[in-house]
Amino acid sequence: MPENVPAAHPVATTGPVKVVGTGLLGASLGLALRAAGVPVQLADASPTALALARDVGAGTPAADGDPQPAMVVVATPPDVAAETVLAELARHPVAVVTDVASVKAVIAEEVARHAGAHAARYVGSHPMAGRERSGAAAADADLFVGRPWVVVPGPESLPEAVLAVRSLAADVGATAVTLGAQDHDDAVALVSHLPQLAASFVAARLREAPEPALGLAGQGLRDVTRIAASDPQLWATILVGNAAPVARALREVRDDLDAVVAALDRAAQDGPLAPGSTGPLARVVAAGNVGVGRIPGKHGGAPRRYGEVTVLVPDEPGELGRLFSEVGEAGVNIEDLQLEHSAGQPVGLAVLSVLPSAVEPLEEELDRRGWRVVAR
Ligand SMILES: NC(=O)c1ccc[n+]([C@@H]2O[C@H](COP(=O)([O-])OP(=O)(O)OC[C@H]3O[C@@H](n4cnc5c(N)ncnc54)[C@H](O)[C@@H]3O)[C@@H](O)[C@H]2O)c1
Ligand SMILES: O=C(O)C(=O)C[C@]1(C(=O)O)C=C[C@@H](O)C=C1
Repeated sequence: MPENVPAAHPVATTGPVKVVGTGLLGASLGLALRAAGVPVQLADASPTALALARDVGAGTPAADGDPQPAMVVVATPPDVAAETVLAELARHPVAVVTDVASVKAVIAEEVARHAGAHAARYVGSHPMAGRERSGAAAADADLFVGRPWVVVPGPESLPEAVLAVRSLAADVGATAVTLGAQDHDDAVALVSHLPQLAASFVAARLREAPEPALGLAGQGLRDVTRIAASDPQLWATILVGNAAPVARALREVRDDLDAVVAALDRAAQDGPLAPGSTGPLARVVAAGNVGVGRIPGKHGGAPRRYGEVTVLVPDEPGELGRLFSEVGEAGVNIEDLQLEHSAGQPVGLAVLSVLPSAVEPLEEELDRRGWRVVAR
């Protein structure tokens, strides 16, 4: 094992693992593997991205004379993923090669068409984990913990190559789910690509909104727009790579939109009690109730990793620091933190992510110390 690789829990992946594309996904994977004691070689088309990934601790830049990788993970944007997979299959003739791109069918087709016998060592994959920021600076060793990781074997993939990719997912805390490439693309059109567009549509309406209106923004807007901050170029590549399923989902949304606009036009013209106005509006919200109730983890499905304690914090110097030290005095570790603050308001909300078992005791302790704990 090379220097600087920390001691770790036992894993099936022995490495070395070469990560090509050391942005958010590649560097997060590097961090997670290194935390598990697996040696990681890094490569990127951008020397700066490579240096940053090295500096955050995601691995060591690949160099001549390195041991051959047992596995190569391609974490480049989808439009160059297939050509990178093909190059890595040729460069490392015994390595299992996977990619983590958000679309699968176009890449599987390119690999099947051009890889020849190498295709046996290729297995597509897609961790359903990410965030709205790009690059290694946003990388997180825990990014994959508790998340599904779709494994997409091709018709030629060797069983041991499939097992290696499933093991990789498990070793970084994810749950491997096997799907065909087109089934994967149809699924993510609904659960990932349409949500990205919906967030962008809503946030785009805010470009011309008057400042006082923006000052009223509450949690509803924040909930539906987080991913509107995503990288436009990456997402354009993802969307064209899954064009037909995304267009199909959008046509269904367009039908709903047409029904809602027609109902609102009736109400605007003939008054709120106009026949045919409330019904379609209630129907679309009720359909959303059914859909949101089916999202695992949101309403009693899979357990969340952390619980949340929400505290009202006066917008005064030192108050946030006082909150943090009192949480520390209560013996609770803050795993994550979100601050919500509306312009011109004298208070903000601090949403503290803590271990689920710490939620109640921390709420009681903060309440006892005079903090306003918000039930959400
Ligand atoms: N961002 C997410 O939430 C998310 C989640 C799951 C999967 N993915 C997929 O993971 C992949 C990477 O996404 P990301 O968010 O890490 O992007 P990113 O922009 O943070 O990183 C991509 C990296 O690839 C490098 N790169 C580009 N072309 C290259 C090439 N030809 N050879 C080598 N390196 C190259 C870039 O320099 C950059 O460092 C994409 O295919 C994306 O679809 C993204
Ligand atoms: O949570 C986020 O920020 C994400 O957008 C992650 C997300 C998703 O839609 O779930 C985005 C695209 C990826 O291909 C996989 C994961």
